[in-house]
Amino acid sequence: MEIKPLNSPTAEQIRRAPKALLHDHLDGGLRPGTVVDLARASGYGDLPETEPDRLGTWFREAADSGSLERYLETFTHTCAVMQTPDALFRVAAECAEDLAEDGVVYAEIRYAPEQHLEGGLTLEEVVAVVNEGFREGERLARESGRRIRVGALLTAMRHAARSLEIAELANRHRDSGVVGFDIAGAEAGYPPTRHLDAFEYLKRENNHFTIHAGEAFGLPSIWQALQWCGADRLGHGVRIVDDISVAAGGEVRLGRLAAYVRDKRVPLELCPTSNIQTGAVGSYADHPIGLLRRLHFRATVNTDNRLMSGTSMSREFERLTEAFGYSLDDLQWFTVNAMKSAFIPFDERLAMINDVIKPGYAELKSEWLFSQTATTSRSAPPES
Ligand SMILES: O=c1[nH]cnc2c1ncn2[C@H]1C[C@H](O)[C@@H](CO)O1
Ligand SMILES: [Zn+2]
Repeated sequence: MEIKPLNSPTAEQIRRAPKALLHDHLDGGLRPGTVVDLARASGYGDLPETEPDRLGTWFREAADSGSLERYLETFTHTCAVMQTPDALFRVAAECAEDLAEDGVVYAEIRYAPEQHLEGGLTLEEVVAVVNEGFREGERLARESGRRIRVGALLTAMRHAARSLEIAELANRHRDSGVVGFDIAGAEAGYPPTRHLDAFEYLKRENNHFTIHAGEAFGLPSIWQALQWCGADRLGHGVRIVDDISVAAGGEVRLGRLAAYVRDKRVPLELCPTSNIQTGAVGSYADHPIGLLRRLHFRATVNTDNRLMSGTSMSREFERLTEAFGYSLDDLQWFTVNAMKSAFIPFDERLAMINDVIKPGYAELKSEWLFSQTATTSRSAPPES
């Protein structure tokens, strides 16, 4: 029988734990009620459901398709209602508020500005109003006693041809809330090298970027993202397990690419629920995160799309805790990994780790001492 660690977290502790989130899409995290309100205000009549709970269920079920392409179709509805300054402001503010409410203290939120121009906004206006929304959400969170910092990542769609333009946009806004760049969309048929000029530009500017790679497609995509494009992080990167073999006796062998990813501490933005929905992984218990954590890859836990997955950072941590018996120390490890890999300056990352994350976990880890069960005798000390 497996021994449950004494510092096994409760759901309530997980919610209170400080969390860091690197991979979350703005157009994948709207409140269902907000989608309904915005559709009504803009006259968008193609929503499949107009009652918020039913609409939330529709998004989760439609995204549960087993295919990345079908999963991505659901974004037509969210992008359709995010075409005005008011809508973008509201969605960004609510995003920051919802994350803060869930105990997230640092988040990098991505979206593709090119998908929000149908109402006549310019790329510049989209970025400015989303940034204002994030600042408003941070302020509202502060008012209700929570603390969060949100940075934006600008995404270019990999099937389109605007990546250099979006990279330049990200660079222009680097001192006003945009912390980096990304490419997203269907992976098969759209290799990251199509956007080499954008990545080379950002490198010359000493800027940061992550690339969705190794989600629906395997090792060649990860290899290109790292060795041709020079990605700082991998969006998903979960298929790196295809380059790891574990023999029946437990001996582990890393191929050249997996060894490179581990040796260079390349951050993996893992998104467990999203991977199960798109069919990249069968179940939480089968998710490669278990192996990657044991092998000390720079693994991080992320939500990807909270609306389509009906998830939150707390929920992802809960599912992983159930599947792998994780303790608060494991959750702290994932959180520190994420913060080490963030695109904000080093001194700010360090302060977040030492002054927010570690004290937060220390507080939670000490709670068992003062609970009633602490007075009963224990057979083993808490794991550290
Ligand atoms: O997991 C994903 N893989 C690839 N593309 C994605 C994923 N989640 C969202 N997207 C796409 C759909 C959105 O409209 C776009 C920008 O956020 O990014
Ligand atoms: Zn994603």
